[in-house]
Amino acid sequence: MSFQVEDKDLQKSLNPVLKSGYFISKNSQDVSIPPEGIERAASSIYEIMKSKKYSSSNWKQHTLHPKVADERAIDWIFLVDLLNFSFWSEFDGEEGAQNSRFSVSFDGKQYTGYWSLCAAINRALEEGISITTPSFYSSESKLSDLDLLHVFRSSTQEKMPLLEERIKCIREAGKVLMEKFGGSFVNCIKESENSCVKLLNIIVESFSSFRDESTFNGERVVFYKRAQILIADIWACFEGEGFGKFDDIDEITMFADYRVPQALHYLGAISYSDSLLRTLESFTLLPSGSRLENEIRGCSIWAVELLRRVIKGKIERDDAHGSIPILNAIILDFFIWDFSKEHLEELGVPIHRTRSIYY
Ligand SMILES: Nc1nc2c(c(CN[C@H]3C=C[C@H](O)[C@@H]3O)cn2[C@@H]2O[C@H](COP(=O)(O)O)[C@@H](O)[C@H]2O)c(=O)[nH]1
Repeated sequence: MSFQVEDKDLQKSLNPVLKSGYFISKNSQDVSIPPEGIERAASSIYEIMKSKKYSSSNWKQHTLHPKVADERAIDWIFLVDLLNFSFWSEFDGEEGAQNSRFSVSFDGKQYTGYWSLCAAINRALEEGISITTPSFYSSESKLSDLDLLHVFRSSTQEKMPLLEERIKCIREAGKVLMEKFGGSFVNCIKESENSCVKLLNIIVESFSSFRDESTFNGERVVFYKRAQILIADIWACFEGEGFGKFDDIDEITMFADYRVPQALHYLGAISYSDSLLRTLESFTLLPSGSRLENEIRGCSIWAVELLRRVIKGKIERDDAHGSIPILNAIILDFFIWDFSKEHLEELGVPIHRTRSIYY
């Protein structure tokens, strides 16, 4: 990255995603980060996090997440974060959208969004399909495209978005794992020698579907949302030990998806121009790689970094380490994402609608 950064802490960062977020926030036209909004949002988040004693152990508490941190969990997390993108529905904003949108029936429940992906994979495992095993999903003879369509079948009229692209991601990643990493993502983790920055580079260099990059004001910017959340989910599942031990885990930034920006706007941490508000409220598509999409994602990354610094200050001032044992962009992001799901109906302005395999 050739652009200069003034922020002292930022100059020490080894993660190009944080520098991209900073650069975009300094050159953004339709998205801004109001200082008073950051203060207000930080206070609200801090109070709720303290009361909930939010930590990485929350990750395994989710019904559909693995309960045991072992190599099978690594295979599960790799496949989930390979496919962890674009669940929003073409029916959004229409009457009865909730009943028409893609959903997965599992264990007597209907799951939508990110949870629909987890449900489909858990359902396949229960049906005896080794969907998380790379030697299996890399081979069309062992697992045909038809089998994959069955795994991700919907219980409504809407199919899983970007299903063809997902199958391509599965085949490509399976092939790379078999040919370069002995058939398991565990070997990528071993190669990273407990550095998440090294692992981030291994992922984006080896698997093209994780290469979440763009151009903004003529500069190359990187978001690496799925690569970062893959590392974060492993760190959280293993609670920072064993395969989840990364000495530089605080280098990971917030994951620039479509749900956390919506919550950041609701909390006042980012604000939108009137014309962007009209675009979002009319459910207009934002092309992948567009300026507006980059501004929403980049400002969200930098806003979460500013929230992290303010909340860290509050924890130290109040000596609240007992209530919030670990605070980094991952914990903050997970908290905001979970918060957004609990308050989905109140979030007001709709998500931005970009169809992409990156988030
Ligand atoms: N920034 C961020 N983005 C996240 C997640 C997660 C799931 N994380 C869980 C695992 C551990 C944590 O405790 C969370 O419970 C999914 N996504 C993204 O959201 C979108 C799906 O939204 P919806 O259609 O409403 O389900 C889609 O872009 C997906 O890639 C996160 O944590 N952070």
